[in-house]
Amino acid sequence: MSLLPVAEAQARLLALGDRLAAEDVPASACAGRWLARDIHALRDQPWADLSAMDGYAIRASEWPGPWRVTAESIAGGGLPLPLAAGESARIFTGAPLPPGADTVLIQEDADLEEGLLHARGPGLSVGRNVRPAASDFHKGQQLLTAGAALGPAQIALAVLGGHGSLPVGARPRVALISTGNELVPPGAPTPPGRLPSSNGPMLGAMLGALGCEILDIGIVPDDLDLMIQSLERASQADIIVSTGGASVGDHDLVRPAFAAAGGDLDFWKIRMRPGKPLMAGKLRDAIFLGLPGNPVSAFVTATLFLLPLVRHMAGAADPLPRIASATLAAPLPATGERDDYLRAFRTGDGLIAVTSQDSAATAALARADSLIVRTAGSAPAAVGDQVAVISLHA
Ligand SMILES: Nc1nc2c(c(=O)[nH]1)N[C@H]1C(S)=C(S)[C@@H](COP(=O)(O)OP(=O)(O)OC[C@H]3O[C@@H](n4cnc5c(N)ncnc54)[C@H](O)[C@@H]3O)O[C@H]1N2
Ligand code: MOO
Repeated sequence: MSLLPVAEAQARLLALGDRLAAEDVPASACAGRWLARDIHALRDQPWADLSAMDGYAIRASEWPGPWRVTAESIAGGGLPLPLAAGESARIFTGAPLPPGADTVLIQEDADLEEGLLHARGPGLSVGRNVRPAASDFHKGQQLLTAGAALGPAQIALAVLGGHGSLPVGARPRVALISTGNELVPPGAPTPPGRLPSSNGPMLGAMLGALGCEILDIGIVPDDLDLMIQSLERASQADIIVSTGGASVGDHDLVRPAFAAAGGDLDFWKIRMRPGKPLMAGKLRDAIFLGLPGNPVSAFVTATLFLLPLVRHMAGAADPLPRIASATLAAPLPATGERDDYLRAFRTGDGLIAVTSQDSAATAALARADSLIVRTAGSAPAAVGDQVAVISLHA
């Protein structure tokens, strides 16, 4: 089987997963979710011409006054009565201008003498210190598009637009299976030959950050029947993720178990390093993703495949990791026949790849905050060169 290019494998994986149903969620709880529908403004913002400063509402053409101060406008009050010629209104930030006023004189530039207001300094242009009605957005205007990622700014916009809750995509439920006779649960004793299973907690943390509910199947030994049973149990989730047993060894049982459970394999083996043995398919309604067991390989493939699948199913229009450009602060060797995803960290001078690029090197992984993406067959790169990079801190 030839190795599948990463982009093609990502497209095929996303094509397996349908968007989940929308649910209405209070706006304040929508951070990290994706809009299921376009949303439109239910009101004008600002609702009227509002003062941007504390001062006096005037007609700019009457500069420099004097004006009689005949009214007061405060935020939360209604629209004041209109100003007649020679009149001004005391006004505060966020308060509506009285009809007739067109400009706000800030109080630092004003003198009040015997009830008469005088302006100091050069005249003000019409509209100074005023936020016109609907200048931010108008009622009916589309504010956000289906598939948009919701963060604090988008939530603020939606709430100002009049929405108390938002339609967002439900998040997939993910079943996690860690395979391997050598694995023990986190914190358990590790006699010779045994090691703690770190992939489950690692993936749990990655998925937890996206708010996914986890169905933890736990550690499954390298036994075909047990593996089949575990896959069947896991198939009640939206996504099944296994780690380990994905390669070609005699004890790599994930593929045969998946087939025996009735799974339909879509692809296996990707042109990437680390992560070559990645596989994906469908088991009944669940999407199955078999990640390699090496912790770094599992991390990188989860970043490039699992998390995008989750985002896609949860409604993201743009589910793939964002690839940016950055300067190298240390040279890189040529790449081989697979695309390299090099663990690296940022410095003030640019990116430096961690020393050990071994797919089992977790100490090096834990120092990384970026993945440098180098396509297969790339020439060596020098300090100062631009490289493609994925940030690991979203
Ligand atoms: N002859 C070949 N051998 C291998 C190939 C190949 O193409 N031909 N591919 C290599 C690559 S690339 C990778 S990656 C690994 C991945 O293989 P598996 O997915 O079958 O992983 P395992 O063999 O089960 O485990 C690999 C390694 O990771 C440790 N591990 C597994 N699960 C966990 C866990 N939950 N927590 C922590 N560590 C875990 C495991 O003990 C092994 O050391 O195959 C190469 N071989
Ligand atoms: O692809 Mo493996 O993940 O290189 O070690």
